[in-house]
Amino acid sequence: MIKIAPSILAADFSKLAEEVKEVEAAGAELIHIDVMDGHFVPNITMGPIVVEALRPVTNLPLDVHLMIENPDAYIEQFAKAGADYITVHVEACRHLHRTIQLIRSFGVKPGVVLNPHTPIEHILHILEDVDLVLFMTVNPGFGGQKFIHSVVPKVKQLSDVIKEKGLNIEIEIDGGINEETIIPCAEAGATIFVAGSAIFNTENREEALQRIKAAGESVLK
Ligand SMILES: O=C(CO)[C@H](O)[C@H](O)COP(=O)(O)O
Ligand SMILES: [Co+2]
Repeated sequence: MIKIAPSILAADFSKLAEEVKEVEAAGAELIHIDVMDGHFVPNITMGPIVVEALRPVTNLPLDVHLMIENPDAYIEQFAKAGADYITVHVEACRHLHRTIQLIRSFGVKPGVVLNPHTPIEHILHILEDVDLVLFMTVNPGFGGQKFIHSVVPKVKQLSDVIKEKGLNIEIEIDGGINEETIIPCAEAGATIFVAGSAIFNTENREEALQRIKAAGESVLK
C-alpha cells in the first residue's frame, strides 16, 4: 500500500489548520512536519509548538522530520507535543542507537534519515531498532527542489536487505516527489512518500494527492 505524507512546509502558514484538514480529507495517510534549525540545514522552520498546535486538528499520524543538530535535546518536547514518528538524520547523531532508544522510550516510533550521499551501510546495524528509514531525494533544507535520481538504487538495496532479514520496516522518500518521480521509488520498494510542493502548490490538492498515490499504486499491480 502506498501512503502519502503531505509536507506542511509548502502549506499556507496563515491557515495551517485548514491546510492540514484539507489534505486529510483528500486522502493523506500522515502529516509530515519539517523541523529545521539553521545549523544542520541552512533554513529555520518550526518547533514543538507547531506539533502541539496541530495535534488536536487531525487524526492522522504526525511524522516529525528533525533536521537539527543534537536532536536528543528536543526529542522529549516533540514526543510530548504529540509526534507519532520522529525521524533523525544519521549525519546528525553521534550516538544513533541512544537517540533511537530515547525516541522509543516516549512511545514514539523512531526512524532514521539518510542524506542523498550517505551509504546504507551507515544504518545497517540499527535496522532492528527502527520502524522507518527515510531516504532524502533532495539535499535537506528547502521544499520545491529537484528529485535526485541517483538515490533510487540505494532504496532498492535497502529494500532487499529488509526482505532478506524479514524485518518490518517501512521505507519513506522525501524530496521532489510527484506523479513521475514516485514511480521508480515505489518500484524500488518504498511505501511512504512525502510531497510538499506537488500537493500544496496546486489548485486542487485532492486531485494532486490522488494522482501521485495512483501513480505509486500502479507499479504494485
Ligand atoms: O525535508 C524536506 C526538505 O528538507 C521536505 O520534506 C521536502 O523538501 C518536501 O518538499 P517537496 O515535496 O516540495 O520537495
Ligand atoms: Co522532510
